[in-house]
Amino acid sequence: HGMRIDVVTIFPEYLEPLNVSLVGKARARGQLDVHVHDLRGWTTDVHRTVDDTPYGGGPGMVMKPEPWAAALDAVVGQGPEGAVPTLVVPTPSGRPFTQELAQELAARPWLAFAPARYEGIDRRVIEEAATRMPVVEASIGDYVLAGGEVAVLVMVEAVARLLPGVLGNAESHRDDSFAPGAMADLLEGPVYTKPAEWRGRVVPDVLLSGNHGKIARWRREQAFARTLANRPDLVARWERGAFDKKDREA
Ligand SMILES: Nc1ncccc1[N+](=O)[O-]
Repeated sequence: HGMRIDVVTIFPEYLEPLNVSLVGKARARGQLDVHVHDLRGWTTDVHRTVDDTPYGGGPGMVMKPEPWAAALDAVVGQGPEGAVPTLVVPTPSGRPFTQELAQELAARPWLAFAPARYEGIDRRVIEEAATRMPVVEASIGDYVLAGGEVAVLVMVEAVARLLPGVLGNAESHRDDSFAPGAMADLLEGPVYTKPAEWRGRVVPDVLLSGNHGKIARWRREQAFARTLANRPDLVARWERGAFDKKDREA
């Protein structure tokens, strides 16, 4: 069947949302095989300790290497003989998690997520894992969360919707913002549905015109305007000419 996903965490309940909606349905259909593991299952002391003070001093706590190494060994051992997962480590100090990275990860058969709490995981865990499997350290944004579990939910959803058959044919990621292709680097413009008039506000005529060329052009204009307003950094990648060129190609 489809992709296998493992998540090792001290808050398994944080991953409950993987049982519902898009990801839940993909699991029910066998397109995704998700296993959530409690890191504390690999502790050996009575207090089930997973963290300790940082060498060199400083605030917060660092997650100890032994439980993580034992957990990752167990996860790898549960997979097919000789196969290893791609270890995905959500961290604010990772590379940006983008639609492109989501596409990359969606092409892999097996992902293992290692969300960390506190100030992160002892560096030696990542270094040792990298000798046995691909490791991707990725950030979902420039803000600090209490832990990586929320980032795992974001990444799993972004990846799962790219898997074949997961999105019904009613939905499509062809025109996604940030997806490579005609709409790459453009934000989605405004969308409308029935009724045609609502609280005195009408739907733009062009959308009711049935003229698909005009509609496509209007949508790109709107997307460009919105991108200009909200994400001038993305527009930097567009010269006006490129915009018109793509339009001519359309
Ligand atoms: N931003 C983050 N803060 C804490 C943990 C993980 C994070 N991230 O972006 O993956």
